[in-house]
Amino acid sequence: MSSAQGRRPIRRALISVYDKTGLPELAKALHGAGVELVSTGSTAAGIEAAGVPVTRVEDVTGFPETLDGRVKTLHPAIHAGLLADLRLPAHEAQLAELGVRPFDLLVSSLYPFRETVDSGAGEEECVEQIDIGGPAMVRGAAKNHATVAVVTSVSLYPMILEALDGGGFTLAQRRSLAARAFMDIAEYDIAVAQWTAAVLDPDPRGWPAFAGLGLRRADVLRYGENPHQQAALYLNPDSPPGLAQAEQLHGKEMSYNNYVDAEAAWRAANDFGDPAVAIIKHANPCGIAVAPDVAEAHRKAHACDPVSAYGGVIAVNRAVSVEMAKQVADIFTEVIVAPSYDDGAVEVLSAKKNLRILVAPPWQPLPAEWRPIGGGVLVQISDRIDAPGDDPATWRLVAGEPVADPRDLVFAWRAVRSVKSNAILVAVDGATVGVGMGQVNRVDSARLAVARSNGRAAGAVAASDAFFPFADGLQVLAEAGVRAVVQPGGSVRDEEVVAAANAAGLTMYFTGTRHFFH
Ligand SMILES: NC(=O)c1ncn([C@@H]2O[C@H](COP(=O)(O)O)[C@@H](O)[C@H]2O)c1NC=O
Repeated sequence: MSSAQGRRPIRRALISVYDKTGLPELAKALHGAGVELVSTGSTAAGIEAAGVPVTRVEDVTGFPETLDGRVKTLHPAIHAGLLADLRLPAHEAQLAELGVRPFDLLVSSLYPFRETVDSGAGEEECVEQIDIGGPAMVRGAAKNHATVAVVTSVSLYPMILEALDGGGFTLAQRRSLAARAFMDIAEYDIAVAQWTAAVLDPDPRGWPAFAGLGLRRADVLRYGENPHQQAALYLNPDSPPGLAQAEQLHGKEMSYNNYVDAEAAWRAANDFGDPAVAIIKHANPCGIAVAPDVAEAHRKAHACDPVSAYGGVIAVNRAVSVEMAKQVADIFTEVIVAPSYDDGAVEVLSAKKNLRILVAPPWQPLPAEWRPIGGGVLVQISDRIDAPGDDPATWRLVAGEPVADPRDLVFAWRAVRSVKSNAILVAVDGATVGVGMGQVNRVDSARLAVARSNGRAAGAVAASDAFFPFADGLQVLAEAGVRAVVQPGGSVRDEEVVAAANAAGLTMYFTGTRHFFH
């Protein structure tokens, strides 16, 4: 029986859910609509407790639930009932011959495998939480969406109630539910495959044989990096929450480039313990600063390069104060992202109609970074995870006198890792004053940093994300009056570079760690 929209009445439902939320209400509604309920162990107990009659799976299969629940629904009487394509007279005839009755609806929720792993449970417990029968049923019902509806989440129960009122699910709804069910199963299997690859067959180098991405579309964006490129935002359930989960309080919709720049800004600002502001354009900083309060940090970051900061993306690692909001509202800014906003700050910022105001979840570095290449993906541990060389106590003084107060050098060394290579960053008083980024040789980066500093390099400190291959880049800084430089060291010409530093009376430290960022 089917209508023009392909509706199929719900006469018999199989319910087997780990998550019992909303079960009594669902069971009552189904029973009230005349639907016969078939169910597994504790799900059936929950339905009975709600006063709703239910047929136990054992009574359908003639086989007890056994092996501690490892075998409950894995039986032809269940799977034939889910997989029979009732559009085909032959399938109907075969069911009748076998005495199997078809299901019109499967309601399922799987054992909480991912949650069990995340809780730190032992191997045996995790293995036991690998659901076998649930995914088998879901796959069967989803494949057979021509006649069966499959519901895999409590959040979809309202759809069942609507379907009961409307005479069953439409074909379009069953197709959509099937697609969702296969996504759920795939995500579940990715979690199982990742865990088993890592735990049952560990790699001595720490790189599991399998890595899966079960991405879910969160948004379709207006366009990509350029207007002719289509683009969308997907969420990664394996990633700690971040910018993709940010809440937008105001402004135009986020664009692809807004996300790219906001991510760079958010990552840069959160690299500091003190109140910090990063202003980003084209994924590079046009100002980063720390200060006792965010308004001052913003003034200092903006002063680095006010020309470039026009139309920039701002991130701050503390609540945005009203004072800072007033400053930002005076400058054309695309996006501001912060962990929170003081009372009144959003109102001030909202005066700018288009300014996108975001609240991001607490910063967590990505454990691993992925970069697609033709035919594959490169994966690396983030530079933000346990990068050595941050502690100035571990630095090696290789030229000049030790600096009495290393704070600016520490700041510059931390800030330079948010600058695209080759990166040279000049800093004064906890703020960048000249940033040379993205050049294909280090001497040009040094020239750019000095040029941008507009005379402020005299007496400043500088950081280089990688060693100076020649003395020329360092000499550019020295000629501009930079007094101290921090860099990884490690060039075959380190001696020349150190000699140039000594000749210029410049202090230089080696960190032993490089911060390339491409
Ligand atoms: N093995 C089976 O035949 C089987 N059939 C269904 N399950 C799962 O058992 C759970 C429901 O069981 P209960 O109703 O006893 O709480 C569901 O999460 C369902 O996905 C099974 N369990 C694990 O594989």
